[in-house]
Amino acid sequence: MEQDKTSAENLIKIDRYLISEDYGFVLPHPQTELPSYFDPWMEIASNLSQLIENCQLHSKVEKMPLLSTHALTDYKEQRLAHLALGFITMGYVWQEGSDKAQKVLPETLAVPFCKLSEILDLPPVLVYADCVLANWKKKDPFGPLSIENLDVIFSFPGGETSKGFFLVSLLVEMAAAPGIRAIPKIISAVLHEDVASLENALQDVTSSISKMQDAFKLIHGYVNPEIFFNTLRIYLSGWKDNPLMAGGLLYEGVWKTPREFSGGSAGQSSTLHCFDVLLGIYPNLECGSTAAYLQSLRDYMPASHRAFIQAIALGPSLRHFVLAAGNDSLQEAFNSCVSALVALRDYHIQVVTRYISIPAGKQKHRGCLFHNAVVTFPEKGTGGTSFMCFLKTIRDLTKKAQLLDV
Ligand code: HEM
Ligand SMILES: Nc1ccc(Cl)cc1-c1cn[nH]n1
Repeated sequence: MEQDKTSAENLIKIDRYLISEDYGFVLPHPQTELPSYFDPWMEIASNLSQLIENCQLHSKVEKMPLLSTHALTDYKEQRLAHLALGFITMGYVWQEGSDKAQKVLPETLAVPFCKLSEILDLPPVLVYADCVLANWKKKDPFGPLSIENLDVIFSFPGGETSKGFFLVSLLVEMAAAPGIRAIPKIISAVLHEDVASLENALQDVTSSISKMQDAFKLIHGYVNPEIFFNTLRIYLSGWKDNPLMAGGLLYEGVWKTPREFSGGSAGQSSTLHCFDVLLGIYPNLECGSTAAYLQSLRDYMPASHRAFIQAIALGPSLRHFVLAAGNDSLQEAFNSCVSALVALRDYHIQVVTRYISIPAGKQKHRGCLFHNAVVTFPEKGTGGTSFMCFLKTIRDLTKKAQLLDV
């Protein structure tokens, strides 16, 4: 029996999954430069907004040489290259607006992007793990991890709003780190039936989720709703279930038929998936359900992060242990975690109302909703414009996870 516990504890150690004690799922100190051979990619990615605004991006990409990815052997270099090609790809597809999407990705972009995606087990589209987790640097290397001392490596049109959106998301992810590193402690405490340690670790998760919400509040000072809705959101969109890109995007020189991929979404963030699985938020994954859609987004996460979520799912049930323990203060500690997650999702819904629902209402009055029709952030996968229903469903599923007094 002791051996089973030890192997179960080894299965959940975070360093096995490229998860950082200090940064959680955030890539610590991302690479910001590639060998000069890759200058054609880095010059375009680093000047994307200007190239788009001057209508020079298409010609720059079409003149790009077909580079080999062989020289990219270091993991952080591979992440930086996937990030750069992801930004160039989104810019190339959407630069003329959501109603004039490019349907073919030139092979000078498609071939290396798909090769790198295969190496990293990521899809050939800009994912959350690119533009948030690997897209940051400190302005003053000796300064603090504050938004004032952070910058992005690449950004889209939308200036400070584009940077702010990615940096606020990054700070939310960094605030999650103490909660993520508490997960192995929770699973070990359940295996050893150690109620005191379990209660402490659950309090760490609650405190971490509360600090995530504090970081989230920065959004109002760094992201402008109109610029987010009318500019940045377009570039985050994907080509899945998109009426104007039937079948998706044609990756020239890779596949003979177009392929569909979802756009970037924090639904691809491993953080909330971990807390949801740990707390048993959505037990049923019936096909076509909200939970099944969220589960499908795990294919857009780094493979090691996806595996960590699966390891939590295969571990002992925290809910069952807390229910069986019949200990009031332990049950209170569990319910505090759930309440913090409900509060975070409630706050997120308020933000979505300010940054999508209200600007969309203004656009409808301006009579150009079509412009909106093919944008897929929020993802069509959540049932088109019923993203609010999707978000409220997940919030309500979270509420239901509260353990009621027996
Ligand atoms: C301007 C700010 C934001 C807007 C307008 C927004 C909008 C949305 C929308 C429409 C969805 C559902 C559709 C989809 O998955 O694409 C969503 C999902 C989600 N968003 Fe955001 N979001 C914002 C900021 C954030 C931030 C900063 C985070 C945290 C880092 C975040 C975390 C999530 C998560 C985890 C989901 C998946 C649903 C869930 O687990 O509750 N969002 N967001
Ligand atoms: N926070 C985010 C950062 C980057 C990208 Cl690509 C998407 C999101 C997001 C937020 N909510 N849904 N997606």
